[in-house]
Amino acid sequence: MASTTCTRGGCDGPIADLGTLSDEMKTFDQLFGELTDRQRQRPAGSATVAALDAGVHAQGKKVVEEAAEVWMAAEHESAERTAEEISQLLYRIQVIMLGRGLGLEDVYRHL
Ligand SMILES: N=c1c2ncn([C@@H]3O[C@H](COP(=O)(O)OP(=O)(O)OP(=O)(O)O)[C@@H](O)[C@H]3O)c2ncn1[C@@H]1O[C@H](COP(=O)(O)O)[C@@H](O)[C@H]1O
Repeated sequence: MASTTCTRGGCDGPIADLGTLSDEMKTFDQLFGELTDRQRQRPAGSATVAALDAGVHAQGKKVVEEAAEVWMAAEHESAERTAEEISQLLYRIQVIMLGRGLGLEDVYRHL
């Protein structure tokens, strides 16, 4: 099996080692499924319901804000902080997808 070498400059080789995900972790697709349920069920206290109700302008601002935080963390902070900011960006991306009525396949077919 091909090996993967990672340095501060990035990874060289296959990196899709999903076997390291623990039970408490969720994938992008699993989170999207969860947020889709929130949109349908609209449970009280859901951050996602509030974000969807805030509208596309507010959702877009959050995407830009989180993207900037990813950039700043990547340039000035630790890898762990960067990963945390990336997770928030992924969440905000999913909110704007749901707000626009886009599913995973609508995006994935462009990858
Ligand atoms: N992954 C996330 C997630 N990431 C970010 N956020 C929201 O984003 C906020 C943090 O973003 P900011 O940095 O903008 O926060 P802030 O500026 O301090 O606070 P705000 O004024 O923006 O609220 C959090 O307080 C949450 O409201 C998230 N909210 C929910 N999820 C996940 O989404 C799923 C559904 O959550 P609910 O809809 O709340 O049930 C669950 O699995 C959650 O873990």
